[in-house]
Amino acid sequence: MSDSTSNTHLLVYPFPGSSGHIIPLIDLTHLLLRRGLTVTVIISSDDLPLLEPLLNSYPSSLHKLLLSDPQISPSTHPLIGKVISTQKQFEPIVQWFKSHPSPPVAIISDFFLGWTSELASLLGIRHVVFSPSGVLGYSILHTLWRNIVEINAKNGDKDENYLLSYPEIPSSPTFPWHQVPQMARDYKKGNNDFEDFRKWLLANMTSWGVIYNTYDELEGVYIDYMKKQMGHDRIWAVGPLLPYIDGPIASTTRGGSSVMAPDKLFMWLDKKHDDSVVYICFGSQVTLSEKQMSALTCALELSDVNFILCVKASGSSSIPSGFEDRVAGRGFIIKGWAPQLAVLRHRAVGSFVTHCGWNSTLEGVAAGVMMLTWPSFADQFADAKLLVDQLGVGKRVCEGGPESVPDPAELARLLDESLCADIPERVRVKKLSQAATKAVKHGTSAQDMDMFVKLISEI
Ligand SMILES: O=c1ccn([C@@H]2O[C@H](COP(=O)(O)OP(=O)(O)O[C@H]3O[C@H](CO)[C@@H](O)[C@H](O)[C@H]3O)[C@@H](O)[C@H]2O)c(=O)[nH]1
Repeated sequence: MSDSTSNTHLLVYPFPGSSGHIIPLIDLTHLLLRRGLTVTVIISSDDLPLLEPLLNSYPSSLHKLLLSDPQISPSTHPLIGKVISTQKQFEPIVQWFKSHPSPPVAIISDFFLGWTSELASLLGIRHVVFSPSGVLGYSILHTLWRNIVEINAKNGDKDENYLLSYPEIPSSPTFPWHQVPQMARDYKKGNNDFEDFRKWLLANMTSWGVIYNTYDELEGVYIDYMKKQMGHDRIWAVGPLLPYIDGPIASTTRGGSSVMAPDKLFMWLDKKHDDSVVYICFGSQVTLSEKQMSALTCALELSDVNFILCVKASGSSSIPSGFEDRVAGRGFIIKGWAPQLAVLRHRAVGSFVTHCGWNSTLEGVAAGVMMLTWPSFADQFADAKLLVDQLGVGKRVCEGGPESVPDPAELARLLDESLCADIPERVRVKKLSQAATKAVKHGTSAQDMDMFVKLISEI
């Protein structure tokens, strides 16, 4: 711990109630604490268990600001309602800040909490955006909302196959309208909720700096693009943000307690050969439709692979009856929260059927497993594009909402192929995995983290 950083106090504000947003910001908090900073995390009581391992390990330098959960504002779109309701925390945070003997010098907040830029300016402190999405995903989100009026006018008929291009972004990503985030497709000009959401999202671009959970080898071209967009260099790529192997956050309990005893799962995995198991999981938000689940389980039966299938208990789809018996010995089903990070890091896991949430994308690449992409919404289509078309570390198995159903025979073929030793995707992902380790140990991500801590401590 250096003296220059030990008194620097930061306020960290994750977007509440969403594992994909909270988990990486808690990992970032850990990095800040390890570098000797003092951190207060704004957290809801529901999310508090995710922070507790760190609170126990850093009792004097990590603090929580527990604010009561505001009622979700009724809104045309549920996510917008949730984002808007967080603004009710503005005044309680001001009061907390004013009564603090040694208040924070900066706030790092999730990109959905863009209104905190106004809060920071009122308090006279720096505003730093944290993006839980990749830089490509973030660039698309920003461009989309900046040009939302023109974009909606151009596709006035709401043609589902209209191709929306982003020519200013490197590699000119293009998506059919049905892959454009639902919120943007529902946009209503002049509607207060949509206009507020847009205003605060765009306000992030005027922030003092942005922290991305990514690394140079993965998204260097987009990091450079973002620096040009922001007009300065205070863009830090510090990922992949993952808990330390022997740190306070165990990879078996990260993001939630595993629904089953990890020992049972790891005893099963230990008996399998290297790179001989497909891991299938769709993150914390996506659940497959009945038709999709039926096609997936049919493909698994047709294939020869060993697999771990994680299904969320809250989902509308269910495992067909008799499936578990028919795949006994080569299939392991987890009904609920899986210890994903520990599974991906196991030597027996060779490929990953993923919805391409950004955390899963990074975790899969960092673990060096072949990626089989099945994006459903939001930034997931952009992440799949990055993995398949640009990095060449994955193949598409399906894409789209509940009505998009893969052909079981073709999916079975892709599952079998994904475990072949000599496929080029595996070779490339192993290299990217090594680059990830290097980046966080002593490479670009470690340097960016050091630079951020140095600059923020000089304030
Ligand atoms: O059974 C499970 C399911 C998930 N996870 C973890 O939960 C996180 C899930 O995050 P992510 O893969 O990003 O998926 P979502 O939860 O779907 O994330 C939301 O937030 C992400 C970050 O903005 C976006 O990229 C996604 O599109 C959006 O759906 C990851 O760390 C997983 O390891 C588990 O540990 N066990």
